[in-house]
Amino acid sequence: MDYLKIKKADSLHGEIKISGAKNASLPLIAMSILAKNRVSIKNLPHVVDINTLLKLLSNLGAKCSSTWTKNENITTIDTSCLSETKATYDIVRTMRASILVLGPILARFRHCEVSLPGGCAIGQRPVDLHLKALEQMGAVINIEAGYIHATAPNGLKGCNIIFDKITVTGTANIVMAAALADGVTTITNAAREPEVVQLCEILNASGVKIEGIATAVLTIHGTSGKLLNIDDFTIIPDRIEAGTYLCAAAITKSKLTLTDVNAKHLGAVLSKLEEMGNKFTITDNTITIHPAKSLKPAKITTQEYPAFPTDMQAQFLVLATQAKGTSIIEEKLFENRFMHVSELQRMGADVSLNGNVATINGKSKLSGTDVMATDLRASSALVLAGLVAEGITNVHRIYHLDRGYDSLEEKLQNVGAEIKRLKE
Ligand SMILES: CC(=O)N[C@H]1[C@@H](OP(=O)(O)OP(=O)(O)OC[C@H]2O[C@@H](n3ccc(=O)[nH]c3=O)[C@H](O)[C@@H]2O)O[C@H](CO)[C@@H](O)[C@@H]1O
Ligand SMILES: C=C(OP(=O)(O)O)C(=O)O
Repeated sequence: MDYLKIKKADSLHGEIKISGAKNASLPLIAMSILAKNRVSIKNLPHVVDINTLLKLLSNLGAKCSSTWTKNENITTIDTSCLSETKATYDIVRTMRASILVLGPILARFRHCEVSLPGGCAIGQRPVDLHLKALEQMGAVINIEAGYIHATAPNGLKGCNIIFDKITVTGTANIVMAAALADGVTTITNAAREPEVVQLCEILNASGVKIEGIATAVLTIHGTSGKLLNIDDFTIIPDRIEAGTYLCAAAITKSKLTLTDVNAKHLGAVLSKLEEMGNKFTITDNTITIHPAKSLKPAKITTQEYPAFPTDMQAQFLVLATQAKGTSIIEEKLFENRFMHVSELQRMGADVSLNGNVATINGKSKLSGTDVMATDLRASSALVLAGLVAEGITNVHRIYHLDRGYDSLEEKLQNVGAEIKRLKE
């Protein structure tokens, strides 16, 4: 198993190129199931979750091929030969987002089996809202032996869906199912994350009329089973990766420039970093951070986009340990997303937890030690802690990190960090 060895960084300098967004790529790869042509995708991030979903599609019979060069990567997916409709446990258990194939397979083949993804380190994460919406569209769903068995013998029918809660992959799944359904589907309380917006825009450009894109009410005009012609497209920049490197700059008091980034997707993150005393120079595709001399504390509540993202909570919690004063972070989306706290306490952070609220008293002197990553963003938070902790920090179980960060250690090394991947 690999681990990361990190030495306290004096200061970082230079540029970091932001990769394509994992959370945009996953639904867009699943979307290829709706295509009649070979789909060509640029800028997929080179991360394990993408390989996992491509493997899942290959197991179903799709032909996937990727070319990765230093400056460009292109993946093509041909689902014309898809023969299987079962997403098995061995793959789904490694990545919850595999549930994203349910909507498109059911819409195209009228039956589908997907292993129930189950919970994960950050919480229970049920998929009841996905299933309820598909049932409203006419699917018959049974859960047997850990699998979702879904059939729609007469095809899916457009209807009015009101999500009880905003769900990102739930919205993506139902948008894809509705794309091939008979008639019009309206989704109320839809997710508005930029990753969902990109999915809707591409479907809209491929002959599925979608109204209300980027709003909480989406109206999708289905094609009655007609497969789509999907043009080449490029994945949007990863706003969470970008936010993580902005935290790396802020915590080490370094001026860094991010390239290939979209600041418009980072509104709440930039605004909290500004409140903490950092400043920015922004262009169409770059963000330069001018770090605070002394970080101020913050009050943060995680919520659905456009509010502050839960996927940035762990990184800001580490930043808060270096602010002068008391910060409060409330986690509203996932009941168990504070697993990094106990590891940070071992490094010397003064954090107390009360239910879903963390109180962080800064500024703490952190000391490097061996720490264990428990989920994807907890992993990058521990890397950030390692950049400011005295001595050496070894972050173990980085298979979590590899799910979603493209070349993290190489990107940090390029701006002067001393970070190495080693074998246990
Ligand atoms: C691959 C991907 O894009 N992952 C993101 C997606 O996860 P994901 O799409 O799994 O998260 P959701 O938006 O669905 O979850 C939001 C909340 O709704 C609950 N819920 C969801 C579905 C459901 O059927 N029933 C239910 O109760 C969840 O437990 C959670 O409390 O959005 C999360 C919230 O921004 C992010 O942290 C993840 O990085
Ligand atoms: C929680 C995340 O991903 P997933 O939904 O794939 O677990 C994440 O990207 O932070």
